[in-house]
Amino acid sequence: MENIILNAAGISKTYHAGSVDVEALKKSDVLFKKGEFTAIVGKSGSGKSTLLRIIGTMDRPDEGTVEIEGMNVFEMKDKQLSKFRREKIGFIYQDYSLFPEFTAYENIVVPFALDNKNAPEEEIDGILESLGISHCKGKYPSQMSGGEQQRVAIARAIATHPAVIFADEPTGNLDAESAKIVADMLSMASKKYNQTIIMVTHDMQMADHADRVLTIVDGNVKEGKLY
Ligand SMILES: Nc1ncnc2c1ncn2[C@@H]1O[C@H](COP(=O)(O)OP(=O)(O)OP(=O)(O)O)[C@@H](O)[C@H]1O
Repeated sequence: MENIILNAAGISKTYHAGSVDVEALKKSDVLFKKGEFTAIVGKSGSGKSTLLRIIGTMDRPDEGTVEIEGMNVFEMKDKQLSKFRREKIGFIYQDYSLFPEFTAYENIVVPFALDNKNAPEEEIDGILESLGISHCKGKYPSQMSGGEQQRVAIARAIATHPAVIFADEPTGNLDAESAKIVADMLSMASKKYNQTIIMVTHDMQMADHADRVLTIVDGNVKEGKLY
């Protein structure tokens, strides 16, 4: 289908914890469009992280398929999938996951170095500017606020032009003011760089920044803000 960047079809996942089976995802179908900012909400334990890990290629479903840019990701060999992940997918985590011994700029260019590519410094300067963190370029994570560190993590995710950025509770550790800035920046990135952003959050105010909201109810993915 035109403009569809990610197509998850019939995905299920059951965890086996001792003698108990937990059906975390139940034959779910979900499509994501290019350039769209989607928030995934739902009660604790409803299956949000399970869905994000599967569509983010980090975990395999028991059943079903995930296609990103038309490629069936779980048919790929591990090495091919790692390369695909580096080229097509960006991740933003709750704890920022920056390297403490690297400056903001060095953190942003790590993915380029891993692929033996030259980093486009001018373009990265532009990204830092649009995220309002030019002043952080030479700073170490310990010299930045949580909100600044998370914006560096966003810059790192944007800089390689991945097809999709997955964000798991990106504002979970931030105060309300910083959380709003980060949400605005994610929204800006989806518009300015036409990036597809898929964010899990338990914060309904964060979800209001997205173009679209999905709610997970007991392992079923539903369209809209239902909780
Ligand atoms: N590795 C695991 N082993 C066993 N059960 C698990 C595992 N991971 C998740 N679960 C269970 O699967 C269900 C869905 O978990 P998941 O982490 O996807 O929910 P969530 O909506 O992200 O929750 P939260 O908002 O609390 O992070 C829960 O009942 C959880 O206890």
